[in-house]
Amino acid sequence: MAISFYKYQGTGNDFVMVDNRKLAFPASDKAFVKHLCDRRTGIGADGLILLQDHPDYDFEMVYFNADGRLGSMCGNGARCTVRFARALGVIEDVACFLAADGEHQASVERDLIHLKMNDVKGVEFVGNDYFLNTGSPHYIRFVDNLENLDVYEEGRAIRYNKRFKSEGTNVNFVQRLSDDEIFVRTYERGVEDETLSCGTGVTAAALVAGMLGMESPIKVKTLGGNLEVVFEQDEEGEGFKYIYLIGPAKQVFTGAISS
Ligand SMILES: N[C@H](CCC[C@H](N)C(=O)O)C(=O)O
Repeated sequence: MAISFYKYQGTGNDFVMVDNRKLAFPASDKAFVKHLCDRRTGIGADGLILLQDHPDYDFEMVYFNADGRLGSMCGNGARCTVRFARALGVIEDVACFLAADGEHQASVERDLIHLKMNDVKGVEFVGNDYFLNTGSPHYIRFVDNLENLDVYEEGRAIRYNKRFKSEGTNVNFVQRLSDDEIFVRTYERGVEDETLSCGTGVTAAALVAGMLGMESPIKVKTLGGNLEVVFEQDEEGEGFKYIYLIGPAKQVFTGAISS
């Protein structure tokens, strides 16, 4: 039986999207998911997402990295899933859904999806760098000349260092462009390459920029387009709440997977 799929992208982070409300997709077949995400022998994507029914939520988002492994939270993928849910008629303009890191709310506002992220408890200092979890783990390094940085080599060196080797981490390089804008490039674990944008990474970078004195909202430039992050610092000044990731999400094409 052919499986219908949809292709979505959010600021250049691209996903194979499957309506799995009938639970017909072979979700435990890692090699199959990896194959579908392969850009030469499959459809090609940074990840694969299943939209599923859930008794307590509008829907559940199940996210796999391109390597076929179940991932953690994916911010760009979540915006795409909200757009997909609306196209399927599962939601109208607001959603309350379940992802790997718990409940999320979202709203569709013309081209943009406003996605509420979970509160972040704190930021760890690692030498001159930072590490935090925005639903996925993110290492943050501020740099001066991001355009010319070898994100693949530098990101890979951190992702495979002694601390992160087994679990992995996403690695974000951040440059401050002005009082209200940063530029972020990300090496993603699970893809094991630079992607054009990473939503949880952009969120993490903006929160660290906020901790260092930038005010919300922060505009974020990525290679795949522009996002915005809104947040409040909590009273103790260590964590963050009311965090929103705002940006576009588009359906690109539809097709059927040949078995
Ligand atoms: N691209 C995703 C992040 C995926 C995180 C994943 N690479 C992992 O941590 O395993 C995003 O937009 O947030």
